[in-house]
Amino acid sequence: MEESPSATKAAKICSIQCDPIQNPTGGCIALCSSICGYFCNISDSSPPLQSPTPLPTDGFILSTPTPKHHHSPLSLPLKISLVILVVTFSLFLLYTLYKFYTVWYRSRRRRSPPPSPETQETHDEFLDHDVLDHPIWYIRTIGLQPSVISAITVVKYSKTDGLIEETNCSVCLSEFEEDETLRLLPKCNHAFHISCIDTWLRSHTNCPLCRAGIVKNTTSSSSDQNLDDSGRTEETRLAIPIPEEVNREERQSELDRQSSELRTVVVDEEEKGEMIGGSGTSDLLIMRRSVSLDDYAACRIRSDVRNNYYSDRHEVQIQSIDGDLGFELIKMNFVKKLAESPDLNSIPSIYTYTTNPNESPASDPQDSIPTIDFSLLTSPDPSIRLQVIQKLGNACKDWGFFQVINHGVPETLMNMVIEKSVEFFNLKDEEKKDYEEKDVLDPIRYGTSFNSKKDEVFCWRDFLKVIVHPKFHSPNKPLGFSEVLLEYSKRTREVARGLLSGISTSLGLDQSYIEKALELEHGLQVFVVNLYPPCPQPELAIGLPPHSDHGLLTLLINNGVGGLQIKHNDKWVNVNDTLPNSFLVNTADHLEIFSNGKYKSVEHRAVVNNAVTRVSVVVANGPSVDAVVRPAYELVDEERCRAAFIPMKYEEYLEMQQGNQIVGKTCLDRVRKITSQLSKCCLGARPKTSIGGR
Ligand SMILES: O=C(O)CCC(=O)C(=O)O
Ligand SMILES: [Fe+2]
Repeated sequence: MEESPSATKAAKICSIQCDPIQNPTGGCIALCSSICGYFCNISDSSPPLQSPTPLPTDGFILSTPTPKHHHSPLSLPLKISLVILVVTFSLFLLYTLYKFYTVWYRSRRRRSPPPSPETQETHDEFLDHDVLDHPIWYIRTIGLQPSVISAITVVKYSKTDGLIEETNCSVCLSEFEEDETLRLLPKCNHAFHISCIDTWLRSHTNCPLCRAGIVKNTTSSSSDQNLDDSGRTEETRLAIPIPEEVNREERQSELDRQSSELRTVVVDEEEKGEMIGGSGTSDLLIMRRSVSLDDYAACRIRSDVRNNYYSDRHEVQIQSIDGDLGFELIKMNFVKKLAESPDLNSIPSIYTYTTNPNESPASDPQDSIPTIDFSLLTSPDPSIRLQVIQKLGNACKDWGFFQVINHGVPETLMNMVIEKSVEFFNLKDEEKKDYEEKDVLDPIRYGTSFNSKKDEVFCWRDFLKVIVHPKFHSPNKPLGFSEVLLEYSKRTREVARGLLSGISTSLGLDQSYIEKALELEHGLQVFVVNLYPPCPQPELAIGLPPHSDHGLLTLLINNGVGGLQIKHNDKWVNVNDTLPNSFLVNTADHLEIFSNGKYKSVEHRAVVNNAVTRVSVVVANGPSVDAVVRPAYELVDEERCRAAFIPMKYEEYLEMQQGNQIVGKTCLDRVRKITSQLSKCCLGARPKTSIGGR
């Protein structure tokens, strides 16, 4: 077919216009597209140059509106590779930006101070702000704090009591076994294995079965807190279930009838009898009347439910906050606050402590408590050193308790540490809130009782516990506290190590034996302040029940108010008249283990009074947390003096002791071997080694 003249003309123009050599800056013209021998049809970004309209036959039109098109010197495969590279790079960039954002967002959440109570929803306090990223889906979930999870009711499974409808755990799908311990969720009463549901609740805030929430979604502000008659504040915190009775419908209709009004429940003898000895379900009937309870009632009912009976006839004042019936409130109830209520004439029953009726009341000691002159331990005269070491050994063996004088810690520092500790307790609630106990192994713990999550009877005591060695921690308030604390911890550590070197020698070991074997250079030192406010019924309450301390040696001072009692020759004796500027020192569990029972940890307790606040400042000095504590090999003899304790890492012992209720020496008994396996030597007789040996 013959080419038209206009096409020939166009081809000619094109060959000049589009040739990159002849016209390096030139562009295509519209008619080029069908005839161009260069790159007019190849473009990665410009719209296709191919004209949708047929070429005009009567001449050509210069494409002035057409964007300039540069001829690319790149080949097609190279261009494709470039495109792939750019796309890959962009995706990589986007992903990196996303990662940076999530890291920044999380660190910002961690750094930002906790929101003020005025602006924060109450339930938020119970959420665990460590957002969990599920690796596959990258779903960001927030769970509950461990302290909240562990506050949820635990029950024993029984097929016959009808309390739990399900027969298996919906998380792991395995059958519940008789007497198995389960967690019963509030609101829905669904039960699960503790480990199954706890794992779930670390990343969720509701029931895995029915999605019912765990934490109440109420807003709290300082102005909408409820004040009861005694001026105590009340906040809705956590929904904890009132135990389920057999007839759920009945319970529901009963609950529906309740309204948001103030109510009083009186548990009378008849009901009590019914509850304890009756049908087996009526102990729960009383509970269904409960709406949101005041703090003390909540604690009490929690404890009563735990014990499964009401111990006495009592009144419980109940206030509903939001009409959400059947759930109680929980919050840290500090005794200081309770004691400050002007009309407090009696103690809430959760503080009622029953002493052993067979035990005679404490008396003053017949012999005076041993006194150790610390300065003599480093006397240049060896006979003086030997004398004081012997005295120290006897004090550990016969008493487990002694006073230390001439220790070198300035009196001003000792007074200052008490002063600053009291100032800490006098800080405003908001200022102390950051230090409120969440976990028993937190380095700084401001709390009440001994272990308020586990105690069935609460101690009339608030405390501050701070780990000051091997890593030093301190609250940053009040002003000057941390400086005083640092100095005090250093000076008391020196005293403890000096005493332990004497004790080491008194056991017939090298003076640095304990130091080395128990890694005292990294030894755990815990500073504890106990605050015992005046108590309206001191004879019914206890400051700290009988217990022994963990660690090796405890050093104690107080504000001049008596209250400490120790068990000596199976009788409780008062520790009142102590020498000025002295430390009261007692032997603790790990010295008993290490000495294979030769130096026993002393049992002691703190009683309270109705007139003044007592403050004691205690420093517990222990081995390194990583040290496995066992009886010293030199003090063990397979034939005559077997090891009386099983070895246990100090850290594990600590968790065991601090994570449970404190009852006498039961914690130590858990690592004690049974008596029948032991020889006389381990049960109190002197070991074969003597002072000055090896
Ligand atoms: O306060 C006291 O006197 C005793 C304190 C005590 O035993 C302790 O903190 O372990
Ligand atoms: Fe103690």
